[in-house]
Amino acid sequence: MIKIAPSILSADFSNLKDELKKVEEGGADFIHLDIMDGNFVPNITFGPPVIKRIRNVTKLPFDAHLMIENPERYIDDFVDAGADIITVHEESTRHLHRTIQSIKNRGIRAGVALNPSTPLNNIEYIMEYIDMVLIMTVNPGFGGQSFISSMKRKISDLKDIIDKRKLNIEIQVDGGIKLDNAREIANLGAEILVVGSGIFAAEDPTEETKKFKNI
Ligand SMILES: O=C(CO)[C@@H](O)[C@H](O)COP(=O)(O)O
Ligand SMILES: [Co+2]
Repeated sequence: MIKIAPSILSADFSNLKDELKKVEEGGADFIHLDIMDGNFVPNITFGPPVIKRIRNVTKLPFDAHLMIENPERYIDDFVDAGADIITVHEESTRHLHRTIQSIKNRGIRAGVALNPSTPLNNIEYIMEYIDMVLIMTVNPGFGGQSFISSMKRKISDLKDIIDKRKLNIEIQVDGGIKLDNAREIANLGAEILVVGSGIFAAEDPTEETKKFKNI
């Protein structure tokens, strides 16, 4: 079954506890946390203190998507706050291998995210060290954008590479995923779908999460 990671970027921040409960009840597999620094991306969101607070209100694993420059500076803070997976952008650090090592050394899962224009080749030599690749299907920074259709080929190319090299890597896809394109994206090889506005802008996020789980 497809794994669903609701992104709280489109949730009601004044009522995060209830929002988390709603998607947990709907069968969500992760909570996707979009961390933005106003530098790597134009938007600013939240950081470790918020994560630490919401850690107690749900049992779901926290999937932290760091859209920040030089994320190596903050790995310990995000692990200490309760992140179970940390994904860093390939474009955000000069020392990707070292950054991955510092995530793995803390005993949690490491992912690498690629902006739409970043080729898969850029992660060729570090793939054996990571647990997940996040294919961005919008430009990072905002929820509610449209899926970039040329990313479909990128997802299936990544799936071929993983299969050919027999790597143990999950493919996560993030951006513009709605009920009407989710099945097609899953069929290309995506195993974890991040859904923000598709769940939290809906009237009933619990029911919407169930629908995504049943695509
Ligand atoms: O990382 C990001 C945006 O930078 C995403 O996680 C979005 O929050 C997904 O939102 P939708 O496109 O599903 O509304
Ligand atoms: Co994200």
